[in-house]
Amino acid sequence: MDLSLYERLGGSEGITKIASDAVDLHLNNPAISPRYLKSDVAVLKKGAANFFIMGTGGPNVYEGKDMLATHKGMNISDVEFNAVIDDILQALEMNNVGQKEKEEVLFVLYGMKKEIVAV
Ligand code: HEM
Repeated sequence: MDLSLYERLGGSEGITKIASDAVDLHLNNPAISPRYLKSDVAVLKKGAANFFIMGTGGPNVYEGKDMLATHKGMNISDVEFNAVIDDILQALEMNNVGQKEKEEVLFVLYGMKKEIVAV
C-alpha cells in the first residue's frame, strides 16, 4: 500500500517541524507579517500543525474553524495568499521534502484559495 502524505512528510513530528518553520517564515515575511501581530505564536504553530496533520491523512487532531470561517472578513489579497504559499514551500524545502510531496501539498493549498482570498 502507498504511504499517506502524512507518513511521507514524517508523521506528526515531521509536520510539527514544517509548520513551525512556515510560521517563523510568515513572521519574517513583510508581505504578511502584519497580519500576525496579535497572534500567540505557540497557538498559531499548534493550529497550523494540527490542520496539516489532519489534511494530509493523519489523525483528526484539528479543533479549529474551517478555512472560510477562519479567514472571513480579513480581506486577504492574492499577493498575501501567494506569500503564504511561498513560505510553506520554503519550509518544505528546509525540511528536505521531496518534489512529489511538495507538488501534492501545493495542489491542496491552492485549492483552498476560494475559501481564503477576499472572503
Ligand atoms: C492555503 C493557505 C492558508 C492556510 C492553509 C491557512 C490556514 C490557517 C489555519 C489552520 C489557521 C489557524 C486556525 C485555528 O487554529 O483555529 C489560520 C489562521 C490565520 N490565518 Fe491562515 N491560512 C492560509 C492563508 C492565509 C493568508 C494568505 C493569510 C493572510 C496573510 C492568513 C492569515 C491568517 C490569520 C491572521 C490567522 C489567525 C491567526 C490567529 O488567530 O492568531 N492565512 N490559517
